Amino acid sequence: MPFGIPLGERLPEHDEHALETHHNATVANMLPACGALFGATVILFVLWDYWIAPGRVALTAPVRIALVLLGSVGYRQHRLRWSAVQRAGFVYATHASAMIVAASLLPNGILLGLAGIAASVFLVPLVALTGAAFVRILLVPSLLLLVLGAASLSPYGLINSALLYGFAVALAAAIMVVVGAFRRQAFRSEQRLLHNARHDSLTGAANRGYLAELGQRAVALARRHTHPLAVAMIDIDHFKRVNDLYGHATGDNVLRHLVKTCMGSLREADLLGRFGGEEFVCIMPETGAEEAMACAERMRRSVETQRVDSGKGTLSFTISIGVAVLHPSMGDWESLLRDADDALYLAKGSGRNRSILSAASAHGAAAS
Ligand SMILES: Nc1nc2c(ncn2[C@@H]2O[C@H](COP(=O)(O)OP(=O)(O)OP(=O)(O)O)[C@@H](O)[C@H]2O)c(=O)[nH]1
Repeated sequence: MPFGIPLGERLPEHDEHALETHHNATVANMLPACGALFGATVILFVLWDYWIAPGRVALTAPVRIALVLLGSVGYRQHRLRWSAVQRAGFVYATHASAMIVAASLLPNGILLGLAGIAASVFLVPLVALTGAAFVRILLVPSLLLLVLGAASLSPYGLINSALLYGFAVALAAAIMVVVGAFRRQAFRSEQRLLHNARHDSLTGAANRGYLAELGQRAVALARRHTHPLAVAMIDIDHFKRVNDLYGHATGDNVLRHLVKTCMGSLREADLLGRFGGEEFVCIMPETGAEEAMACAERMRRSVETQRVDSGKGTLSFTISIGVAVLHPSMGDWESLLRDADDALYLAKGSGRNRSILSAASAHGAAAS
């Protein structure tokens, strides 16, 4: 198969939406340049009108200018509640309509201008990602061409124009389908690369870099909206012994089990990342000290009940957890982590297999 994504196939809804958002941003960047280019072509078209029929310019120029001015509404980002793709489609439709209406006012204009009208159709696959968008953009110009062609051309001229225009539309549609498959494939590859760059390949948890990015964002959001935020630092107890007794492959399996078990105890908005080695960090937005401790205990108890196959029988393992919550006197993400790490150190020192809330967080919780 020449394409990873078969021709015409859509991505899952969420990815399709993300691709549309990405495509919209690209089209939004492209639009101002297109505005300058399209504006300049109007002058060329008026000169063309003059060359074909000097006496009709007084008629064609106002039509071109009026439709192009109408289309220019599409360049203004906040004027319409439309996406960039919809705005670009509107701009195209008004410019193409201007070409068709002005041509119909010239003797034999539609036949003479048909090459330009048909060529402009190939701009549509740059904008439309879906068949529905393609049809919406081309609907008005195509109907205009048919109606004005019927009014101003001989039956032979009309059939000839309709066939040529239809051929251009069919080719443009085929281009859109092929380009769409490439775009979707590129999007999927980019997503896969991004996921690999952000996640730990062994456990699938966020890696340290991505964890820091998410943590900093969570702290900024919590500060901005004065919402609670909690962090749990999780460390496997005596993990070195697991490696020494059962081998690294079993150790790796334990790490995977830990992530799977913790994920099962967290809410959808919570995030789990690998801080390094057998140490993990869980970010819990909108969570106060009490709730965070309950969640930490839930994770600790589920891990305790896990059994991992080692090849030499099953083994169980435990975790220690240090919990901290964001409070006003705290600096940044790093200091929140330090707080959780201090609590983890206490949990390790006081016998392991337990969750401890940091002293600063406990004071904050008592004061509030
Ligand atoms: N299998 C495996 N082991 C790892 C990985 N990353 C780190 N380790 C091991 O994790 C162990 C961590 O040991 P320590 O830091 O002494 O901690 P511990 O034995 O868990 O002791 P406490 O934390 O004090 O309970 C080391 O033996 C590392 O080699 C990994 O990706 N896979």
